[in-house]
Amino acid sequence: MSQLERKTAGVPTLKRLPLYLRLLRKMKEDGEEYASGTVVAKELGLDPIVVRKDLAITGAVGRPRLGFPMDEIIEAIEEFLGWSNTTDAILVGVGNLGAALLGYKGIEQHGMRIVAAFDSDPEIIGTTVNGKTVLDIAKMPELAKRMHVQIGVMTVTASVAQDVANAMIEGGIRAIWNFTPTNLDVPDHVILQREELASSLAVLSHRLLIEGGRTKA
Ligand SMILES: NC(=O)c1ccc[n+]([C@@H]2O[C@H](COP(=O)([O-])OP(=O)(O)OC[C@H]3O[C@@H](n4cnc5c(N)ncnc54)[C@H](O)[C@@H]3O)[C@@H](O)[C@H]2O)c1
Repeated sequence: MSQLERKTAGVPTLKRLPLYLRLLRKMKEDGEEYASGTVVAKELGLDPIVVRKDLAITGAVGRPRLGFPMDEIIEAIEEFLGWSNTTDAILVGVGNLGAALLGYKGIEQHGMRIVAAFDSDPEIIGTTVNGKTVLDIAKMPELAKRMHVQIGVMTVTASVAQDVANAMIEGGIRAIWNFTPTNLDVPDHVILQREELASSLAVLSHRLLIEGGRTKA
């Protein structure tokens, strides 16, 4: 699918698509050949109309009474999310969170491969963390440029995040997955995605307060 033909979707849809993908891959493993929006909706406790709209945006075409052929719908979602080819990423800041992300095997399944990890701490540089040798941050811009890496995962101490972002951009990084609480200032061509556990926790705590934890999402 070319960039021109590719449809875009709202953030709530984009966030639901990986949930569908996980379920559909599991159904395929269990030997299912077709998946219907109704079944997906029921399994995930979602509104069938929402699921049908989400799946339609991927361009997959369902068969009357059968639903979507499993391989076609899985491929359509992967293609839509840009997960059909893995994109190389670097990770900067191999502390608690960085090390955990390096050890998370699911990342590759979600279209991203961490090809190198960097830190500034001499005690960490040169060590192997979850199978990756940690490199000196000073080498990052040049290495990122040489390897044509597009994504930078930012798990450094908050106070250095802007400096590290500048170095990533110098290295040609076009998208930063920012786990730090720092508001980064980047040029327009750089895509920023902030990850914040506190935001999800806020939703959880507030719902618990209002709903008493009795109702389901
Ligand atoms: N998004 C979330 O929900 C979430 C959750 C936990 C932590 N965090 C944030 O993630 C970041 C990392 O947290 P942590 O608990 O892993 O901290 P940590 O102190 O264990 O790790 C930070 C790492 O960054 C390295 N570092 C510092 N300056 C650097 C530089 N200039 N270049 C390269 N590496 C450098 C440090 O040596 C250290 O290894 C923090 O900013 C924290 O606030 C976010």
